[in-house]
Amino acid sequence: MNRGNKILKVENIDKNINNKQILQIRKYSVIKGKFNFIIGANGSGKTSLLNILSMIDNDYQGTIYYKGKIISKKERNCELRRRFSVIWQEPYLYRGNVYHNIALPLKLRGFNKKIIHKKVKNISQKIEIDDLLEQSVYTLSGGERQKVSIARALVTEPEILFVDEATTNLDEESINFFNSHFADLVTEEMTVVMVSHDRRQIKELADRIAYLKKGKILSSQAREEFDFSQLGAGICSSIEEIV
Ligand SMILES: Nc1ncnc2c1ncn2[C@@H]1O[C@H](COP(=O)(O)OP(=O)(O)OP(=O)(O)O)[C@@H](O)[C@H]1O
Repeated sequence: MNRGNKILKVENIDKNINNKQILQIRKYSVIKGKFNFIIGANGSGKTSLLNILSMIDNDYQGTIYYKGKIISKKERNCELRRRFSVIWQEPYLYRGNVYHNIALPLKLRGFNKKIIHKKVKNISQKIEIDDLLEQSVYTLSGGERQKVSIARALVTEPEILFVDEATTNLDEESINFFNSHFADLVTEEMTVVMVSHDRRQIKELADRIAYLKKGKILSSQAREEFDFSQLGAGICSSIEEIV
């Protein structure tokens, strides 16, 4: 692995909340163009790490490097954060219809109407929600809401896509759809950082797997090094049971 492959690197991260240590990470790197999975039991610190990597949280000790350059915690890093998208377990949507929600990040980035229309159509066809574009977000099912938030995260073709257990609330058919289509939905240049408890998703998509326990990275391995036989099948309530 050469240095240029590390799109994000963290060093000596310490995060405490109310005198409780949430994270203590000496070193962790996100590899460019790969599916970087973060696994671990409930409460092991996966979401906290994702928040720091995606620069949503800057209240920590330690250093983050983006392509080898230190990221300042004092600045808002708006320009850099515009290159990132995050998909949360609980989707939040803006008032209005589905089209408006998917188009919004493109409008904020200054794309013209014609290009916005093309990009929204394209991503909603891929995610199979093109028949919902005119529908108000208040009338969507939970699974449909999550699909809209996935489309909105992907429509900007982010450099890094952060995914925090995005498929947990989807039905079996939708989970299968995403597990089999996710690799096609992201572009080759896109880097994915994915928190997941879904063993099939890990097996099908992961290029790298970092295992977090009580706020510490116990291992960070390439797919070829990881022993998948430990994972079994299905969705695990606690990865601790199986790793
Ligand atoms: N605002 C907060 N105040 C107090 N404790 C917090 C806060 N946010 C997170 N924690 C604690 O930090 C630890 C790590 O939480 P985090 O959400 O990062 O874990 P996780 O691995 O993502 O868990 P899960 O799999 O259940 O989503 C947990 O013990 C949690 O209770």
